[in-house]
Amino acid sequence: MSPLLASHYREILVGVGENPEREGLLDTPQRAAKAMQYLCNGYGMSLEDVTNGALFESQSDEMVIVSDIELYSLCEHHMLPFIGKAHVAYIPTGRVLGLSKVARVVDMFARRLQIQENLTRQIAQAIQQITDAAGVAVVIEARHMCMMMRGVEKQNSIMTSSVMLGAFRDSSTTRQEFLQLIGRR
Ligand SMILES: Nc1nc2c(ncn2[C@@H]2O[C@H](COP(=O)(O)OP(=O)(O)OP(=O)(O)O)[C@@H](O)[C@H]2O)c(=O)[nH]1
Ligand SMILES: [Zn+2]
Repeated sequence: MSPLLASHYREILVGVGENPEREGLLDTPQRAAKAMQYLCNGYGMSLEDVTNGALFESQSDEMVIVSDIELYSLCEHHMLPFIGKAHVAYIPTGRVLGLSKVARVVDMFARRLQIQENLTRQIAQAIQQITDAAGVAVVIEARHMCMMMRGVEKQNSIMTSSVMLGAFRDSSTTRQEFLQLIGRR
């Protein structure tokens, strides 16, 4: 736990009109610092760490889809959560990635301050880089707390973002197959 971050949380308590000496809040700066560091632990990770060499030779050149990967991130404008799911697909060219590693790549980028569009692109580019795939597609659907709890206060809007690389960009058939398989068409 970072003592510097904890001391800043203590200032936040004062800033919102609280008394950091009241019993219920005594450990809050340390707890909040620890929680925030966890939510931002993607900064300390590299693709090499998260994939741990789990690439396996395979002759399959059929689309692989990992759908409904739950996702918790923080928007870089308000540092409030956005919550949703990611659907990731790629077309292998001789090597497939360990299944859990796709979700680990999503988490590595989600646990940073983000906007949804950049998060979507970073995941797609990372999967492309790791697998050298013939194509990568990522769709993210999320609800933004900064739009729900405050500001415009819309409770039901969902933001959908997508990035299509390679075959998913070039071939509408491939793209349609993916969208159909994740239930978007
Ligand atoms: N495109 C995009 N916008 C986002 C994302 N997360 C938050 N935002 C938006 O970032 C914008 C920041 O706008 P500002 O006008 O600078 O901030 P604000 O006064 O707090 O805006 P309101 O949220 O409208 O009250 C808002 O429209 C947010 O909805 C995201 O992931 N992608
Ligand atoms: Zn926001």
